[in-house]
Amino acid sequence: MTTDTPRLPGGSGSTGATADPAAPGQSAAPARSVTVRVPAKVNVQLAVGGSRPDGFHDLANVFLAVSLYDHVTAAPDDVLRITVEGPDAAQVPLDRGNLAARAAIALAARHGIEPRVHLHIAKDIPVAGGMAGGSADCAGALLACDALWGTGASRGELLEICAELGSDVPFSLVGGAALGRGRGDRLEPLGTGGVFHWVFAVADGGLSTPAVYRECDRLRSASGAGHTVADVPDPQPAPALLAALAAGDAVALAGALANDLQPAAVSLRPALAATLRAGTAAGALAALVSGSGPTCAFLAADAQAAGAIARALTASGTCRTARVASGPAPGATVVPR
Ligand SMILES: C[C@](O)(CO)[C@H](O)COP(=O)(O)OP(=O)(O)OC[C@H]1O[C@@H](n2ccc(N)nc2=O)[C@H](O)[C@@H]1O
Ligand SMILES: Nc1ncnc2c1ncn2[C@@H]1O[C@H](COP(=O)(O)OP(=O)(O)OP(=O)(O)O)[C@@H](O)[C@H]1O
Repeated sequence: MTTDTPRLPGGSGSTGATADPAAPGQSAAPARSVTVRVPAKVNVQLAVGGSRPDGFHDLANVFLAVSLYDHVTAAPDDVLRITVEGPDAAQVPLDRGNLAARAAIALAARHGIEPRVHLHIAKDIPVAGGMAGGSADCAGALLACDALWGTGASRGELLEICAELGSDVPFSLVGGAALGRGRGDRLEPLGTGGVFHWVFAVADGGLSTPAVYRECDRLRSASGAGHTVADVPDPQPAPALLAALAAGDAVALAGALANDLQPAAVSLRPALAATLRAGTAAGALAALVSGSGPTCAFLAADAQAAGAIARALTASGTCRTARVASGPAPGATVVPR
């Protein structure tokens, strides 16, 4: 499905950029487009600290990019507008709330130009699924607009804009595997010694990331442990997990997977417990909720095992669909024309 919007400045679905002729950096641009491919992520470890006064949580967030991709195409237009295609297109905002639009606006503002661009998102990453789909589109749009407009932003500038727009966005730009500190936006690249095979069980309907963090705080307080920075130990990456990634050892990684948000996601969506059991019964080395959920991630021994687990999950009726993917996958990349 393609969801399109009127091309009226300020109208529904338009971000309202006007059609001034020849703004600096945009004059007489030939009609061309730039497409960027951006991966989804799974958090192989998500250690969550106490809630900070600003409402965020410090993390030890071990990201792995996986081979489910959105494609963001930027093309010259009179106004900023967004179109989306894909099975979940109806759930994606088409106004300034779209993270891809926000990326275009942020880059244009820094360079003193008008964000006159048509961003088309071919969406394959589940929406509100805990796989950073909106963040992927944000990083993709940033890279595509930078190439289209010739703004020539440095990697550092792009990463700075990404961090302003969302905690997961810098990782969507860089991909591979990385440890995210702070909100998850301060990245240290991690080495991986091989390819890991995954199955992702996509749920019907999403979960709100802030609601899942709030539920994590509520569960911690209800257990009597408290939930503020003073109550919760500093989150740290597990040495065994980093070693398993570096060695490319799927069995060792399976033993070290951990997500502090999983109890909160399952509390808000109890049906996820059955999904996790179904994938484990089908032979997954390990199962966990991906980030804030509700997508469930299953680590498989190899590509063949992943195919069998996906078929069993689909047949189990405990998810909407099951997708096979592998990681690490590259970050946001301009697709050659
Ligand atoms: C769950 C994860 O996907 C794991 O990678 C991320 O932590 C969420 O990253 P994101 O969707 O990019 O989140 P943001 O857009 O930065 O923040 C959305 C909301 O999530 C909560 N949030 C997010 C990141 C963080 N370290 N602590 C938080 O408490 C806050 O309520 C925040 O207002
Ligand atoms: N380009 C976009 N694609 C999808 N959702 C978007 C986009 N821009 C804004 N959103 C909004 O962001 C919300 C979260 O969507 P997203 O797919 O990023 O969730 P998520 O994968 O759970 O995020 P994360 O894993 O980073 O916490 C959606 O419900 C939607 O309202």
